[in-house]
Amino acid sequence: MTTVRVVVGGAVFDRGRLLAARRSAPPSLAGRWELPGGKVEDGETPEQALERELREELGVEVAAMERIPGEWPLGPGFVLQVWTARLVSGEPQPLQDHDELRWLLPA
Ligand SMILES: Nc1nc2c([nH]c(=O)n2[C@H]2C[C@H](O)[C@@H](COP(=O)(O)OP(=O)(O)OP(=O)(O)O)O2)c(=O)[nH]1
Repeated sequence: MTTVRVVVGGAVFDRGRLLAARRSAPPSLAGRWELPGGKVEDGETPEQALERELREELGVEVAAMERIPGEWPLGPGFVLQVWTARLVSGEPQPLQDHDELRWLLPA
């Protein structure tokens, strides 16, 4: 049986703004904007993985809130699931895997 690994992406909200992150790695994805996150490791819940990834990559504490229904296929063997998350503390910095961050506002 093949296992599908889950990548969790965070729709991080703070004061009505949504966070977008531009990848700097790997080269095939560099320059593309995404919801930041990463792979769920063995023994972790998606919520724990999201909170860990955003601590590592952006230096912030977030609280995962609710899963957005559905999932999106990525490369072979991976799917993306998205959770809303609330910024608890810190200002996001592109520490790892990203070179630019933007807070999006309604047009
Ligand atoms: N976070 C995130 N990843 C995405 C999105 N779309 C998309 O194709 N991906 C891909 C990019 C990566 O290949 C993979 C996420 O893995 P990652 O490299 O950020 O995860 P990680 O920190 O656990 O990485 P690793 O060091 O274990 O390789 O999913 C998206 O919207 N958000």
